[in-house]
Amino acid sequence: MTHFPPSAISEFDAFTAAIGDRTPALFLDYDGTLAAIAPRPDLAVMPEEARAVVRRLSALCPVAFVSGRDLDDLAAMVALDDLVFAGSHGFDLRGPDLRRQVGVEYVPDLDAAERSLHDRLGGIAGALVERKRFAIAIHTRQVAPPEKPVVADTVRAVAQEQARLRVTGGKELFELRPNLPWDKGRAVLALLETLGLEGDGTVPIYLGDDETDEDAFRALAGRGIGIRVMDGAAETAATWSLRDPAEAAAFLGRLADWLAEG
Ligand SMILES: O=P(O)(O)OC[C@H]1O[C@H](O[C@H]2O[C@H](CO)[C@@H](O)[C@H](O)[C@H]2O)[C@H](O)[C@@H](O)[C@@H]1O
Repeated sequence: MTHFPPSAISEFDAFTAAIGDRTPALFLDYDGTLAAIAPRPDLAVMPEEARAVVRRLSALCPVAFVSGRDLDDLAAMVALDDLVFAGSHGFDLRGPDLRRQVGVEYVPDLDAAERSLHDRLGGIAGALVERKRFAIAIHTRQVAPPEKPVVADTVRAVAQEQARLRVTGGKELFELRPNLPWDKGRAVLALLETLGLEGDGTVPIYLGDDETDEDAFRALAGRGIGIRVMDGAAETAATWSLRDPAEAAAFLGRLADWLAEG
């Protein structure tokens, strides 16, 4: 059932009461959460104010980015040193003392799917195939509405050819990724363990806007806090909301102030 959880910024006192005396460990999605959705992936730039507040927060608590983007692309877009980054929906993890990749044996399947997608979608104006190390995004945002079902059918056909991959969705895109029990939620749980953040003194807080972020909200249910960036009611396992990336940056600023005050 759809609903609109309470606002983490309008009800900031109630939000911080939920944190209590624990230290947050922040997990941040990129597209649609800190960078506004744009016509093409390369145009979705995080505002400098958001970068500054994340930099400030990283001196106050652990901060990681968890994104569907390729790891190197994500790190370049965020452009902040010494953070933990999880690219390809959590299949590709890197941090100051951390390197882990899940699904390396699926790279040939993704390579074959990528070739097939380029061959089949080359004639469809606006269809964009974005290869990440452990996933492929097929974007439909720039495709004319009558052609979008053709892209959907093509993705399904390629997924049938490459039976070790599965299709997931998102905002105006399909994704092909290894058919493994791994997602952003499992990646966040793995990071909590690897980074020694599983104790009662830490509360994981995850900000995200899309269906792949729901895996993380579900994984943290009962042990952490999920905040969905959303502009209308939706089905979500998050218990708090923010309206858009601008409000998400403003919220992070207030959180930094609150943490700095001790
Ligand atoms: O997990 P995220 O950081 O939210 O990444 C999810 C996907 O985001 C990107 O696509 C989305 O943003 C684009 C730029 O605003 C937009 O044009 C597209 O329609 C959105 O779906 C990114 O390109 C994908 O690789 C990510 O998986």
